Amino acid sequence: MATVHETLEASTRKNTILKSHDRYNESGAPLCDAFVIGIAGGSASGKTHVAHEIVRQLGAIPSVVIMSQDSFYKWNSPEQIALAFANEKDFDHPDSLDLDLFAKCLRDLKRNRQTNVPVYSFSLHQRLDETQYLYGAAIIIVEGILALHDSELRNLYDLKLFVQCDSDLMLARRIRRDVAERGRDVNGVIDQYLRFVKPSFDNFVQPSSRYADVILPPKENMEGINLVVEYIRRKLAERSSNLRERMALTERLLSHTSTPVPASSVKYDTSIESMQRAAEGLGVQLLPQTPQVRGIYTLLRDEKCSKEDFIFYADRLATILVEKAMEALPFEKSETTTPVEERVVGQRLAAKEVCGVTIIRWGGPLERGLQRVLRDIPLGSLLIQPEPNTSEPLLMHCMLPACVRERHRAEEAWVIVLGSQIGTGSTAFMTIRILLDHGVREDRIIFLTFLIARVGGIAVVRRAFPKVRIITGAVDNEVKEIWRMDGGGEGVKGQGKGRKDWKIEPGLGDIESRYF
Ligand SMILES: Nc1ncnc2c1ncn2[C@@H]1O[C@H](COP(=O)(O)OP(=O)(O)O)[C@@H](O)[C@H]1O
Ligand SMILES: O=c1ccn([C@@H]2O[C@H](COP(=O)(O)O)[C@@H](O)[C@H]2O)c(=O)[nH]1
Repeated sequence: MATVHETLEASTRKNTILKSHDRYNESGAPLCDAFVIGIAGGSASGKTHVAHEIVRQLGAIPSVVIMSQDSFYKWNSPEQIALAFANEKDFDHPDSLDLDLFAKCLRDLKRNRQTNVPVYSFSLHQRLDETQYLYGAAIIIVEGILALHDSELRNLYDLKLFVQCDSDLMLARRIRRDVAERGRDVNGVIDQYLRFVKPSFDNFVQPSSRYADVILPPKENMEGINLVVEYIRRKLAERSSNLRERMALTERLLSHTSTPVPASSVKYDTSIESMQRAAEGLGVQLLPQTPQVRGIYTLLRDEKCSKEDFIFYADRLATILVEKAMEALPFEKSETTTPVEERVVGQRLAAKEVCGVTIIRWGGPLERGLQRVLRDIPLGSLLIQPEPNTSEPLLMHCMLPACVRERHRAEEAWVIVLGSQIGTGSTAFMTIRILLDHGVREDRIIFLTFLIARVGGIAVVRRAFPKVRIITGAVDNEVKEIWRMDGGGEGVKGQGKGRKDWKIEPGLGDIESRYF
């Protein structure tokens, strides 16, 4: 018998997050739901094969999730499992599946929320205790023998496919696959096929083909798949948005803001008054500009600052920022007994769940500060990187803390987000949107950063998410477009390979490179 690890691997293979990307407008609202494709067909007709072929051909398009109906087989009692091992259990009737849960998970994922999909083991004929977390799909491919049978599921699809295949070919493929991959023997597969699989195919699966937009042949189906992929590409292009570009075009956006930002006559005015005015106009919380804080910034801004000093003072500043964030968290009265047996009334943190989310590299210089103040805080991470052609932020990796992955816990959680500077604001924007998608309350997100560009995407972030607390130690003037060379450093567009990027002036330079 396969080990749990092996069965898990086999059963989760179909549910795969590849990459993810952003699709929101400047108001913070999702521009559109994910595009959903439903693929039905008999067992071993080639549904999974078609789904993978679509993913392969979509190539550069990020964020495709394949959701398999197999994940939604109901939990089986020991008696039902015994029947399954004797090939006497019907796994092909719609009642064997939890279609309500299937529709709920799909609905959540389609609406850009997280979902936790059950994990099913074919070798054990049982749903396992673990679930698989999915989030961030731009395209969802649903495949299963009954994917087109249920009307609630059908209503969620943007495109419906049916893989048509001869019964003898399906039986031959199923025998080969179930023996090789699902721990079965030939006689058992044939018994089950004749008793349950074929009748169910005739009664439920084949009749559902009438709902399909496209019927695909079982073999040599590349032409059909090509057409389907072209159609998906067209639909995605209609939906695409170049948010980062629009966020960087601040003049236009600032004219939309309800709180006008006062202009400064001095080009690089980093005086306390100027920063305070800008912070107030933008609705961000500025650290008290004590001589210590001003001194740290002076050291960090110095181009001659050694790496060692930069790390030391960035850590120190991060600690001060986190201490400021602590003022937003709820505390309650707490009694304790001192070493001399006296009772005293003090305070303790009253938040049920507090966690941190760092953006890989970008939030790194703030992590040590967070852990110094909140020693055991769970810390999740996101990897958000610019798309090479458009510089749009793409979510490449999403490892959020457990209290955010589960929606009912996310609704209670306080999240401290770490990002070293906010220029175009597109990464900050995307991070906040990801947390909101998970159910985190806007007024429980605290964003910590070393530096904000006054004229930059921050205005858009504030307008889209007015309840998020943004705490910074400094507000600088502007964000400038540059050409970032592939090998590092700035260059001139057209002279060597690179991509469009933005930098804050006067700024702290490339904080991550100076810190790491
Ligand atoms: N077009 C195809 N050409 C050749 N083999 C295929 C094709 N489609 C599927 N197969 C093979 O048939 C078997 C069952 O296919 P699969 O996609 O897993 O079926 P389903 O998901 O419909 O149960 C697999 O071994 C697969 O490699
Ligand atoms: O425990 C189980 C659960 C399901 N089955 C069979 O699986 C197929 C559906 O999967 P495909 O990948 O679409 O072939 C279905 O026909 C069930 O009979 C099983 O044998 N054991």
